[in-house]
Amino acid sequence: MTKGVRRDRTDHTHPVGTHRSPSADASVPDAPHHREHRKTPHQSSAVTWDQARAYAYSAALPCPAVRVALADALGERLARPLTALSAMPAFDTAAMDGFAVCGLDTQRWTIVGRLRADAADQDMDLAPGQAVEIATGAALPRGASAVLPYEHTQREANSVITVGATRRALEPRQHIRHRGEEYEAGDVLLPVRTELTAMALGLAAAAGHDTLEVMGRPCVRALVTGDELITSGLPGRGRVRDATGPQLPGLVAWAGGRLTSVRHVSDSLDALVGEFDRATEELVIVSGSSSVGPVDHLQAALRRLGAEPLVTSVACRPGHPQSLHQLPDGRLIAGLPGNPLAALVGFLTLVVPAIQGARGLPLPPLPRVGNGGITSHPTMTRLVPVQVRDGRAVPLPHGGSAMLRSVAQADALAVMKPAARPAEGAPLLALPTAHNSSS
Ligand SMILES: Nc1nc2c(c(=O)[nH]1)N[C@H]1C(S)=C(S)[C@@H](COP(=O)(O)OP(=O)(O)OC[C@H]3O[C@@H](n4cnc5c(N)ncnc54)[C@H](O)[C@@H]3O)O[C@H]1N2
Ligand code: MOO
Repeated sequence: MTKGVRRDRTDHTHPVGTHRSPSADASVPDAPHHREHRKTPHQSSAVTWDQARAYAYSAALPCPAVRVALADALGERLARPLTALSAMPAFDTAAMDGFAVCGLDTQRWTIVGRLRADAADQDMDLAPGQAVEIATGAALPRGASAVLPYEHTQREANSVITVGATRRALEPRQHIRHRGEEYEAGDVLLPVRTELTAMALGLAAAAGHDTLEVMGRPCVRALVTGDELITSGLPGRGRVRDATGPQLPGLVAWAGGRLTSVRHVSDSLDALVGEFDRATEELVIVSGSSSVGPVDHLQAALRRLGAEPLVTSVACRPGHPQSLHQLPDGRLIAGLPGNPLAALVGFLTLVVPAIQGARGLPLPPLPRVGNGGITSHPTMTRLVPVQVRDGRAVPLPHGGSAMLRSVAQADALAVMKPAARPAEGAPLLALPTAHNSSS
């Protein structure tokens, strides 16, 4: 039995309106709720690529919302609508440096004082014919009719007079920003789930927020197995450079998870079970050990933990030995094949949807472009690194399951359903390229 807090789904404050409905998305087949899904008898057979994706999405436990300081909120998503805590502006204020004047039936006012923007405690009344020198942003004195910018005025002893065009065109309330002209306290400024950009954080601060409630992200632990793996130096016989570990920080961050650690685990059942026992994360990724070789201990470890198989094989190429299991406390274990491109396919098929589901975000549909020569397999979904040229997906060479050369230059993976015809085009699965965001 793994350690970790058993979490009841009903205990989770999921953001308003974020209930997941994968079937609402045309690209995803109906996925059973994970409890119903427990009954589905596909433990020993491959599920389709679409099913695997949908099962991972619906099996993930929703993460509770968290409250964070504004400084930590960049890139997070609002767990509830952003409402203004104060009106903007919070008081009538000067929009120009100059003079606030009382009465517009004259062109000369007596200067009776000066107001700076930080003058909080000056409570002033202007009488007709009076003016106060005022800074942009300062609270307007009572009785002010308009603000005259310095450029349109001239000072004469202790008076100010208008000059130039302003002389003829004095408008009531000119150059005054009215209290609440942008928004009132309680107004909704941004809807739930909005991604907090730099501008959104500025807005939140202006509206009076110090902290924000944002949608939670699942914690992810990665276990990289394979005694042949080395983490530095040249590969050689019996020594293979780990090519999956270095991808995981970027992949998990792009997918919206929080990677707690990437641990290299020796090929032993006890070592693997020990790692699972120490894990408290919502999602554990295991790379390698997915097959049936003498040192592939993942299946035995999962059995020992009492984990329930949700997906044990996916009818896709590459990446068919990927798997998804659920621990008794609801946490997920995703098994990625050892071959690096197959591992990436497993990540995109199972881990990205699980993270989206845990965050309460929809599973994005796959945009479709023209097929620039990608072939399909009769019974398996093919995932093919492609570049998009002139609106068509063109397959890259070196797309074998152990190869990263093409995917490192690819725009996307084309998802070719079994026996898909070229005329149907190519649905594209996003990769974490420089100009791409997962959600
Ligand atoms: N009898 C069968 N054998 C295999 C099957 C099968 O269905 N029946 N499937 C093959 C496929 S497809 C794959 S993929 C692999 C998956 O095997 P494992 O997940 O157990 O992975 P390993 O055996 O440890 O490694 C396979 C291959 O990948 C290299 N590798 C592993 N991890 C990494 C890494 N982090 N970075 C770079 N390369 C890695 C490893 O050295 C092996 O060359 O099983 C097939 N066999
Ligand atoms: O997962 Mo394997 O081919 O599909 O490398």
